[in-house]
Amino acid sequence: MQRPLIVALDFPSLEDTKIFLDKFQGKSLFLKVGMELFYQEGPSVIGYLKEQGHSIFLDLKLHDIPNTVYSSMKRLAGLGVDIVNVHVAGGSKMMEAALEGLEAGTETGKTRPQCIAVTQLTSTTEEMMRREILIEKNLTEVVVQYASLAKKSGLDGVVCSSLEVPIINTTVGPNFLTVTPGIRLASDDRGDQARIVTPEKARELGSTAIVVGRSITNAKHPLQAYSQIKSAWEGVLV
Ligand SMILES: O=C(O)c1cc(=O)[nH]c(=O)n1[C@@H]1O[C@H](COP(=O)(O)O)[C@@H](O)[C@H]1O
Repeated sequence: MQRPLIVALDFPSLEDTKIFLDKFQGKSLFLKVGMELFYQEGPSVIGYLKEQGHSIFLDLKLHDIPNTVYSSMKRLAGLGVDIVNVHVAGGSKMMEAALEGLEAGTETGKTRPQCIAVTQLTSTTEEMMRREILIEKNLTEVVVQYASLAKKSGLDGVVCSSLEVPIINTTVGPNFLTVTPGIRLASDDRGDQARIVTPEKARELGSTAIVVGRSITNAKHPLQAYSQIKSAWEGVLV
């Protein structure tokens, strides 16, 4: 994966998605299809986006018993997406089952989708984690433990905040993807995100990929916002 900028297509329908993508003048993008669009349109939306030449991160964040995750991943592998994800909180057996399902569902001779796991959502704060989900540890410690468990379970990487990337790289070692949402421009509203960084900072901290939604999708000029964020992320002076 070449340190992509992944655009989150958090739209209610394929029609809205097409209106958005029309602004990109046929560029091949790395797109994230999340629950909203997938639940509305079903697997055909993936086929459509692939036909247009885009790479796809299918973000359904599976979190269930190992057997259910195995059979769901077997189905998702057939869609030919590039990345899928689960929650580390499902445990090592569930993550191993996810990989086995992907292997089983991938046609012989083809590469299985990469599988990454959400550590702690970027909307989670340490205070909320302690008070609501009764995890008493420091948030960074939890993220590092979850990343280590994902690595031991054979996964290709994690979803985390860029803020945790340096310590994950030190602890877990190289060749482990860190896909980081919670990206905001200095002028943007934080919204529901808690652990945020700018695209420049994400580069400095060493994220493998950034995921950006509203800073692009809600911008007055989405292509301009995309180009600005991409330059900042790639460290290109404009
Ligand atoms: O797995 C994800 O993609 C994800 C994990 C996480 O911890 N935080 C997070 O924001 N995301 C997704 O990343 C996108 C961020 O969107 P914006 O906050 O609009 O940039 C959304 O589609 C979220 O579902």
